Amino acid sequence: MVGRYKSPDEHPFFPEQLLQPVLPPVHYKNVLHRAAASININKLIWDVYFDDLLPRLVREGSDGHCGSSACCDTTILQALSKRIHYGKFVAEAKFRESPDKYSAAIEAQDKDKLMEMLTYKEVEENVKRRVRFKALTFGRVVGTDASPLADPPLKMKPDLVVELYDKWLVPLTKEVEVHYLLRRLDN
Ligand SMILES: O=C(O)C(=O)C[C@]1(C(=O)O)C=C[C@@H](O)C=C1
Repeated sequence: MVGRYKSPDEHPFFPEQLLQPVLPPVHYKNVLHRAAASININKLIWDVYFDDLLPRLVREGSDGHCGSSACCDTTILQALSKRIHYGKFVAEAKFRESPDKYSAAIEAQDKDKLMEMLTYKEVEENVKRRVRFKALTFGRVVGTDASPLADPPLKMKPDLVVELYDKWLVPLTKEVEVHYLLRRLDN
């Protein structure tokens, strides 16, 4: 209703139920190819979240706080969607850096070649090191008496955070990059 999904870095989970914005339109600088607007893998992100990620993050059963859980699900799903669909911007930057190299693979609609070209294993390793460090830094439990604990426990295993990035977040981001590049030369 406020035009959130007119922004190129926002993607609705239920596009068929969007209401017309009541606020005047914001004019975003258009850096992406117009094909970007038709790329939305939120249905897949939804399934990955409920089938693969959530079961690794929570214990089975209900604590009765369904409303709070639904709010957390919404926040996480939107954060995942944003991170993964940023792949469009990353792909555009890669294309602009080497248009000739990418154009050949795009003209051949060679998904495997594109995947190979846009993959930087050393960057992925760096991303995983960084998320491990973030989990170790920000994932600490704060003691109830407000005095620092000697060895504060962690809310979540850093290895698990790394695994989620390695198995799902990075591959889905790359999937968006490939989708986008395949359409980058559309008329
Ligand atoms: O940084 C990039 O080049 C990206 O494409 C992003 C990303 C990621 O999802 O973090 C994905 C693919 C690359 O192999 C490295 C990292």
